[in-house]
Amino acid sequence: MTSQLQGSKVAFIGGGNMAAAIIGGLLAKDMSEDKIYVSEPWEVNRDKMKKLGVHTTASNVEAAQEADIVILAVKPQVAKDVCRELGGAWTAQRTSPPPLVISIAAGITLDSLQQWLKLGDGHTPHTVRVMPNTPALVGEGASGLFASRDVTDSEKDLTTALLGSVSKAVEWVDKEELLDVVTGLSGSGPAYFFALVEHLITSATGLGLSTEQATRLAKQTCFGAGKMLVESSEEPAQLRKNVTSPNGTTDAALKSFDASGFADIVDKAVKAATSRGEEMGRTLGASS
Ligand SMILES: NC(=O)C1=CN([C@@H]2O[C@H](COP(=O)(O)OP(=O)(O)OC[C@H]3O[C@@H](n4cnc5c(N)ncnc54)[C@H](OP(=O)(O)O)[C@@H]3O)[C@@H](O)[C@H]2O)C=CC1
Ligand SMILES: O=C(O)[C@@H]1CCC=N1
Repeated sequence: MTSQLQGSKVAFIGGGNMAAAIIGGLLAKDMSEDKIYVSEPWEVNRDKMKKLGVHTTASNVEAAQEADIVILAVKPQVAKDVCRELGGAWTAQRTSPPPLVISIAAGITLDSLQQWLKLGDGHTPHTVRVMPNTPALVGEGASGLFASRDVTDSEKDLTTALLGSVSKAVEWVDKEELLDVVTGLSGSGPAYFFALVEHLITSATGLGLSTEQATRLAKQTCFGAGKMLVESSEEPAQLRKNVTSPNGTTDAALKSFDASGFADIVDKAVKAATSRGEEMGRTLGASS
């Protein structure tokens, strides 16, 4: 973690699942609790945050007061209201310059965010769109990033440091639309693996293993395969081939996957998530 990040006041607007994952990751990397503020309307979530030792409030404006970085961690459906509220407060408080805004809301474009955040004097907060994922909680996140043109190199470095402290892959994309693809790949991706593990457990339990044993074996298989993917110098296709003896058990399973159209199933799923991100950007955006 860089000293610039350690010295920054970071405000999270919305204290739900993704904020909890990023905050948990930041605290594990020795970011001071005292530098983190969270606004969250729901008392239950506020209490969860309080237990982490960070500052909590029900007021977005209070959390964002004098922040260096404001992270919009609310659902896309409420991004507009929250941005307008913050832009209005920064106008009234004559906050100059306003903080760096980082939005993690799926689909919501920089153009929409900047229109909603615009201050009374026409000044627009520098804004970065990020698509993180929940493994940030264990310091194993993957994040895609795209910045508005006015974002400085130093603000980009700060954003890279923030996401990099909870993510092992931090990828700046060169077109904003690609963030929807990142959403379909790594933003939503953890759920695909959780679903696969659920199906593996159900199948093995149906074949006679106890749920407990099937769960332990399936979880460790997923973890071990994931570790090999990141630590081995071999490509995913080669790692797959290494498990697959000719005409053996894996071959039988992979042929069954193929016969059920596995590649097409995955392709359709990633495209469905990507399209849903684009659609949310259009329907919830400033020009809708
Ligand atoms: N979950 C994930 O894996 C990922 C999520 N994202 C993005 O992160 C964002 C948050 O998602 P996630 O954490 O899952 O959602 P959650 O619903 O868990 O968190 C959002 C939180 O914001 C609170 N909230 C609602 N209205 C306001 C408001 N006006 N001001 C402040 N807080 C408010 C909600 O409270 P209440 O429940 O009371 O409404 C809720 O606790 C979304 O935009 C999503 O697209 C991005 C990458 C991955
Ligand atoms: O499901 C969603 O819309 C969010 C965005 C990526 C992961 N969760």
